[in-house]
Amino acid sequence: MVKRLALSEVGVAYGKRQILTGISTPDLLGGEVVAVIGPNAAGKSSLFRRIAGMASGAGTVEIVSSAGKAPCYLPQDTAVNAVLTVYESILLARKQGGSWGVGDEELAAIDQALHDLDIAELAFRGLGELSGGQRQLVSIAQTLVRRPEIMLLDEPTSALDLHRQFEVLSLVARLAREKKICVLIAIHDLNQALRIADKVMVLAKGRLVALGPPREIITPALLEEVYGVVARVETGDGEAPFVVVQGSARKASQRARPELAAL
Ligand SMILES: Nc1ncnc2c1ncn2[C@@H]1O[C@H](COP(=O)(O)OP(=O)(O)OP(=O)(O)O)[C@@H](O)[C@H]1O
Repeated sequence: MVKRLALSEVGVAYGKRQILTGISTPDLLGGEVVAVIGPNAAGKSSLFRRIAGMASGAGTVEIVSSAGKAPCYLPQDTAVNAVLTVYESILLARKQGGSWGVGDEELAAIDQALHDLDIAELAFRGLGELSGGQRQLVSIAQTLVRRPEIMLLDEPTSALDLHRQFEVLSLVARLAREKKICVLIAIHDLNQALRIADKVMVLAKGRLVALGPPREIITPALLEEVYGVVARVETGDGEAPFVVVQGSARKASQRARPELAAL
């Protein structure tokens, strides 16, 4: 069975405040990485919460997974239960919603996640004594051991150094392909996102602006429209597009219209 996710006219509202409207997608398939990008407050986290069933709104979220398995959602801010060790917290994540018995398979899955994320030496440290980046790595391990089929990662590498960002995103892309997981990942670093993304979903002002392969979607015109930047997009042969930001389109347009700059 191919796992998949599709949105039809999906909206998100907090009380009377409408955040997202009319988000529709074709099937996003297991094995695909979809980078969800857009400016601050565009609604990326809200969309993830809606897909995870934690926010309400119009439209339909269609999920096809084994035995109706819910998406695994890694929020932007993860709560820390400082009483647990790293190992216990990952074991608890693995057992979420299941029986309390712990078998060899479970222990092996935890060891694998600790190894994959290169945090084995943290296993018996308390969560409360970790750095922000270390905590983020543990949260990713907690998500991976839940055997995700649809995975929603909200800025999972925001606290990581350059090397760790590269390693974690490469791991996510490899697992998506090997285990046929459908991954949606919200991320501000466009070049990191584009390196691993099969598709890009661009949100701005509560709407879906574009969805498709990075080489088709990421253009200087889109970057100016969505982010207000003047940017060059380099596209090498067979490589992911690479964005070089050269300036602020907002400032440039103000210079061109001095009456605005004076305001
Ligand atoms: N629980 C909430 N109640 C009311 N409004 C909310 C709530 N959560 C988010 N919002 C509002 O919804 C809008 C979208 O927020 P959201 O966190 O989804 O954006 P985002 O694209 O993930 O932003 P960022 O890139 O800054 O993390 C913002 O205007 C925010 O203030």
